[in-house]
Amino acid sequence: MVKKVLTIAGSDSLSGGGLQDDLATFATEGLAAFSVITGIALIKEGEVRVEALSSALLKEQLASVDQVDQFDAIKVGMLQSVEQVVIVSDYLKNYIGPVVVDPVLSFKEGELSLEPGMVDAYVNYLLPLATIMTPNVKEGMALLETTEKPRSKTTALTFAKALCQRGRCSLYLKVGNPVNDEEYLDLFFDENGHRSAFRHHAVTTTNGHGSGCTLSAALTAQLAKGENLHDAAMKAADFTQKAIENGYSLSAGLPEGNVLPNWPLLDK
Ligand SMILES: Nc1ncnc2c1ncn2[C@@H]1O[C@H](COP(=O)(O)OP(=O)(O)O)[C@@H](O)[C@H]1O
Ligand SMILES: Cc1ncc(COP(=O)(O)OP(=O)(O)O)c(N)n1
Repeated sequence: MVKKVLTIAGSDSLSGGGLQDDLATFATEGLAAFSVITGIALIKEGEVRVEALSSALLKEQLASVDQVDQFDAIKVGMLQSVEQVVIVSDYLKNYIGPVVVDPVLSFKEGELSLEPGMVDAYVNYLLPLATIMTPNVKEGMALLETTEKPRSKTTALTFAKALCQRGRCSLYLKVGNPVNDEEYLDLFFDENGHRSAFRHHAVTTTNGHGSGCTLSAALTAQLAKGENLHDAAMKAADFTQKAIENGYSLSAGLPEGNVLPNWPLLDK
């Protein structure tokens, strides 16, 4: 039986994240993929501009995908306004199944201008409906409304615990490399207080755009296939690592390129 997954996300024409990355990851994992577009990210010369889709169009797309019997998992990516957070949360209230929320509050390519009230909307409406959220540290700091960055493994653990409590869901925190430059650290906390640390050797690359979206999409794919949360997170981390190792340049004129979510199909 074919498994079906939905991403509710923005479009990035340059495929450095967004629904392009999600759909590529889902297809690579052998899933039938569906999408609801929240907005369009326009990235040029280190600047990010996002044009949000209207609430009416967002609702119409959600009504359209409602014709599909049952999704095996849903991923939520970039949302652009409090209203979008509320609309998507209302849709998810009627969904029974795993929900992965990637709180896209910043891009590597540049800062996003966020509507006031976005953090409260995530905390009060969306995150409590999530099975797991997948922020990076910057996004975690925004959600915790703190300017203090965790700089050691111990402070990262305290930070992750606070984030998990604030979101009332499990957590996959992309910590980065606070301890040394050779290693990337991610922390996994489930709602029952079980926790794991995933460490990967740091890949030296300038082609890393899309790593966060690939990670959360791969996690969504694993959950759709019925994997438990911990093993889904571990497999998603391995999948992303390979996508980073197979990253590619967009053009000689552009200093940074993308990860390749469809790396397992390279030799096909
Ligand atoms: N240079 C790298 N080498 C190895 N792993 C990396 C590297 N960059 C990111 N990762 C891993 O990729 C995943 C996505 O992380 P990150 O790039 O921090 O997300 P985001 O794009 O949301 O900021 C995490 O599992 C992180 O540990
Ligand atoms: C539409 C859209 N959403 C999210 C992103 C950022 O994705 P991410 O994987 O977090 O990318 P990097 O920050 O690693 O570049 C995007 N580019 N577009």
